[in-house]
Amino acid sequence: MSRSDASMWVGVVSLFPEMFEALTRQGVTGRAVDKGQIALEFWNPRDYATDRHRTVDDRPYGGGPGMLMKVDTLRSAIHDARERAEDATGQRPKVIYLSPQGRQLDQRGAQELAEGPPLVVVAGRYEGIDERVVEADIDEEWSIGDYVLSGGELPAMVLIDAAARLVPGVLGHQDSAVEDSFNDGLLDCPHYTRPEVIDGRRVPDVLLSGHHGAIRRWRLKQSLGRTWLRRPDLLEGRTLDAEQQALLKEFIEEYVP
Ligand SMILES: NC(=O)c1ccc(N[C@@H]2CC[C@@H](O)C2)nc1
Repeated sequence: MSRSDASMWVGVVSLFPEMFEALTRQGVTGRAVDKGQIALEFWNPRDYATDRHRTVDDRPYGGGPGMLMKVDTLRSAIHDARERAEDATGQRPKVIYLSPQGRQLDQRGAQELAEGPPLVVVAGRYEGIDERVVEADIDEEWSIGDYVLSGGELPAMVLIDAAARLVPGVLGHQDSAVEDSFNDGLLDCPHYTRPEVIDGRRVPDVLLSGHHGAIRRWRLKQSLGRTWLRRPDLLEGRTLDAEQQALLKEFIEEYVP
């Protein structure tokens, strides 16, 4: 098959590729796939099963509950995805496995993944995969948070979405990626749209004023204030410039719990 011109190429190894239609057929990522900005290709370990029952799981040494992904079918799928990544992009891919034992995904991590090499993302099922496959075939383990899920597909979609939206040209309005929370390390400001009044609650006057400078400052003040209130940890070790310090001071002085 041909070389890919996509800005971001992702191979997915999963027993449930149809789950990823949430990414490929909807919204910003769906449009980016349609436009060829993002390439998503799938390898299903079940397609490599040679027995009558198309077995893809196997029993754990040492006993215990549950099963693991069968090694040979999984490794064949990863191998083919890796090979295709190199053919499609001319680059060696980064092979990622999703598990609670991985590096926690955050906006900085998403930016790194978006700027990095093509990805092969491995979504596990059952109790996971053989440790020797992690050692031999996985480059990086990533986690979307400290909780256990029944499969790696949802975390894989979270990781792909978080990275894909940072690929230049994917978001319609590139600025909206910048103004997002966590892009400048702050929480997002409040947003408002029609009608002007909801249950007696009005839109802040500054947003109706048309004064773009005042609006920018109001939004920055709200982001700083919200971060101070809800996630003070994000402000630790962060140097605020003079304007940000002044705006946060104003917010704190005006704040009535
Ligand atoms: N927090 C997470 O990112 C995360 C990732 C995967 C996961 N579950 C899969 C199922 C079997 C094994 O592959 C791991 N749960 C949570």
